[in-house]
Amino acid sequence: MSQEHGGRRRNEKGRERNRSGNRSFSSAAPAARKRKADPARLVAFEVLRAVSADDAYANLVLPTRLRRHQLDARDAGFATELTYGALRGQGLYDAVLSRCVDRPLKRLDAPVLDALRLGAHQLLAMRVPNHAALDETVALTRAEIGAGASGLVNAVLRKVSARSLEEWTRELTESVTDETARAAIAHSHPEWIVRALRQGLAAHGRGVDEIEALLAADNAPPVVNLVALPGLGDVEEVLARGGAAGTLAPDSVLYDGGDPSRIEAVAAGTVRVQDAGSQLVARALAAVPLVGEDSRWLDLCAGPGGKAALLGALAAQRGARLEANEVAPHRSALVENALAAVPGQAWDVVTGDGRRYGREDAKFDRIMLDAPCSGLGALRRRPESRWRKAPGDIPELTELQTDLFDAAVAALRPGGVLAYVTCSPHPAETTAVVLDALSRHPKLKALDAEAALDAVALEPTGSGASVPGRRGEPVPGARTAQLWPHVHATDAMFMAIFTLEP
Ligand SMILES: C[S@@+](CC[C@H](N)C(=O)[O-])C[C@H]1O[C@@H](n2cnc3c(N)ncnc32)[C@H](O)[C@@H]1O
Repeated sequence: MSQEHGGRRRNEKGRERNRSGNRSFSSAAPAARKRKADPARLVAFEVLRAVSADDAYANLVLPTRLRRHQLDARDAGFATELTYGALRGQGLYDAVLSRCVDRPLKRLDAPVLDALRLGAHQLLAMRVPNHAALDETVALTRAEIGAGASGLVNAVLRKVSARSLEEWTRELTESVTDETARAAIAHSHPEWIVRALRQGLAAHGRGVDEIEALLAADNAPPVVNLVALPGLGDVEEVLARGGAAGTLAPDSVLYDGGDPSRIEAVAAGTVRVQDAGSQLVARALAAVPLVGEDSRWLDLCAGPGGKAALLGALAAQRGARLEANEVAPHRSALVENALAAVPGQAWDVVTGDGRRYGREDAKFDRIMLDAPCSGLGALRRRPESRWRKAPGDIPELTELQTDLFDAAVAALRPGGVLAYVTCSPHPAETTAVVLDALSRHPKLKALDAEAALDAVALEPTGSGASVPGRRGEPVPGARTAQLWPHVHATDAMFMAIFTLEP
């Protein structure tokens, strides 16, 4: 089924159909064409402007713009695909545009460059007829930037449209001999991230030849994952709305039926949007067998509260209490909100620096340290983030991760269990932090994180790698776990689990 919309047809995914399949353009001169911007493209343009001018996060700005412009589900789908696709593809599209513009891109006005990126994505990666991509981007430029810029956008996009994405990629990479540089262009990632992900694959027991599949998975729009909070929520409503039962995490659903906040249980907070990898690591920590007391749980870095909500619900079922700590006050407010559906006697939200834990007597039976990290494992869901990060961010993060790790160890009771989790497979943030912590804390003992994940997963994850001991040989029974977008369709979530010997 498709929809007439302002002279165009969009199907239920919001894609415009190219019924003739031709690559023709409007014969009207740019000045004689339409002057009004299509609302879906206007939304995408506004989000790209907020991202490049104000350092905004696309996933936060987009929903507010969709509401402000009152787009229906189909146009919202189109705007979302256009916004996220243009942001993810920015590196590749800029390389294409550089070949079509007569000056360095940085000498273009920023709004013009954003309009060109939107045009390039429509022409090269969306099923939008070329004439519609061109005419609509020119109209958007004229309405939002000015008539002068629209001539340039028209001329440049005509050049872009002369080749397909495959042809452009071939042309841009044929003389590039370095594998990392080639993959970075072809899959629109910064080179340093390609290198870090390749090292991550090797460090976590996978083949480096998987890099292309991993980079491609980073560029695929992720399906929304939902989880029913144990004892509180039910996935039936989501299944009835066309969701598909998740195959990896229990009580999870994959949903592509539009804005999930329209689902009653989601609005009530008993069913929550959460990546399946995040669901599994929270459930895994809660399921590790423990001898003795099991009533005091700590989430050391809880904001915005995804794992805290799941842990809080599990704690409520077991008569335990979760302390959810977060340093940023606005993020601890989000944690409160995430926990709102969980009975109040099962949780507390505390605002403060996690590095202060362990200095007082309070000891915890289970601790989640979901550390602040580079987020290289969540590039699918944060489309602009790959362009914002720099390799220089890593040392500061690993120092903080190390300090938080020490605080977590100090706050763990002997025999308790600690999960160290990152949404990054970067070896500096994962294996290096773990090995360093093991060398500093002689009583800390690594457990089998892969087995802990597989104990709660609906199918074996095959995610483990051994933990080397002091002489480099694998420590029996000690394994880390690493999930991957291209293997598990989750974020690239890392987990190591420890206990403290008396
Ligand atoms: C990876 S996020 C945690 C995600 C969260 N567990 C969830 O599932 O929603 C890391 C969090 O740590 C917080 N953080 C950063 N430095 C911290 C510190 N020194 N103490 C406590 N929290 C900190 C950040 O503000 C951020 O909210």
